Amino acid sequence: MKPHVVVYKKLPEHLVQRLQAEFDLTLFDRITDDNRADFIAALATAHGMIGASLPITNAMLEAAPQLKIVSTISVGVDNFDLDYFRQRGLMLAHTPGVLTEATADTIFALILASARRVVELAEYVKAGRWKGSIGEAQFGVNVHGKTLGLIGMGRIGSAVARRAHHGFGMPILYHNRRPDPEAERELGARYVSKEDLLAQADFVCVMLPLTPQTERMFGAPEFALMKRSAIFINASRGRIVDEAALIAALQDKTIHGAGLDVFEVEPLPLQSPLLKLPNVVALPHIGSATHETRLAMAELAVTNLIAGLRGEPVAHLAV
Ligand SMILES: NC(=O)C1=CN([C@@H]2O[C@H](COP(=O)(O)OP(=O)(O)OC[C@H]3O[C@@H](n4cnc5c(N)ncnc54)[C@H](O)[C@@H]3O)[C@@H](O)[C@H]2O)C=CC1
Ligand SMILES: O=C(O)C(=O)CO
Repeated sequence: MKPHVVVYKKLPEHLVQRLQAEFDLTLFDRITDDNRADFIAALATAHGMIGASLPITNAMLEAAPQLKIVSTISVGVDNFDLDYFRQRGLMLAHTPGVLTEATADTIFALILASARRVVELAEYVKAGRWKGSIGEAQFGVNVHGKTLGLIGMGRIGSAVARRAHHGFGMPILYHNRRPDPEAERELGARYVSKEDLLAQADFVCVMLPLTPQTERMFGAPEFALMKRSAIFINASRGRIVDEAALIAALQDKTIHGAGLDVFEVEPLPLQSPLLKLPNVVALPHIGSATHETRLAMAELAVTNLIAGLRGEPVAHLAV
């Protein structure tokens, strides 16, 4: 009998075929209230799971007594209780690296769009409000030469730093769990305390994983430390920020603006005040969302899953 794999996100056809060559599959394009019970029922005989964008609760995993590996099509692993995986001896595979550059591109798009008011002013043109030469009311602020403060100098943080240094001549301050000698040598990045970074950076960019240590790491005291001209960029996870405090800081001009790809609740609820603020650029969690990168992530996740179920070494294990 082939091992049974539950797929909980739509995969390209060639990857479904690759999996079908070795496993019996139960396929779901996505899990909704309508098919949740079928998904849980399928887990009863599952040896592997592959998918993304769904919090996988311990109760779901309890429903899968034969499970060996979950392969998530993401680098972030905050949809899982890592301690539970460790205790049960389950493998959790993820997709670091292949999405680094695409996500860094998105972060730079957020930096440029918020500083130069790209979204707001493109809407102004489309609304037929461009009736004469523009004036101060439409000016933005420079990006080149401004100080970038990176909280989290891992794979994606470093890729953002490279763009900032080589492309935009930006001095770089960073805060991380540990110093990064390569970024210091090659990009002139300077390690500082979180407080010094917040006080000195023109762009504060968060590129951390969501963990118990980073949850709500940015709240009213942190926004109060930032320059009034600072722009806050978050493309890591929404829950790293106290969103109500961010909204207050943007409304009362404690900070100048924000570029956000992630939110406490996704999709961002229609009643969110963030949608009404002109000094906010809000994207629908598109960090890695290019055709090429999403394909590379899905391919890597399939490779991880196959290795895990064959009993071979898995290249990218979070647990
Ligand atoms: N918006 C999007 O679509 C995407 C979001 N992400 C998010 O970005 C996160 C980071 O991804 P990578 O750069 O690949 O991860 P990484 O593990 O290479 O980098 C994270 C960095 O944060 C540092 N860090 C962790 N906890 C810290 C703490 N408490 N204080 C200071 N520094 C701390 C680590 O030392 C590491 O250098 C992912 O976990 C994911 O949540 C990733 C890809 C796409
Ligand atoms: O990989 C992740 O963690 C994402 O957020 C989406 O690419």
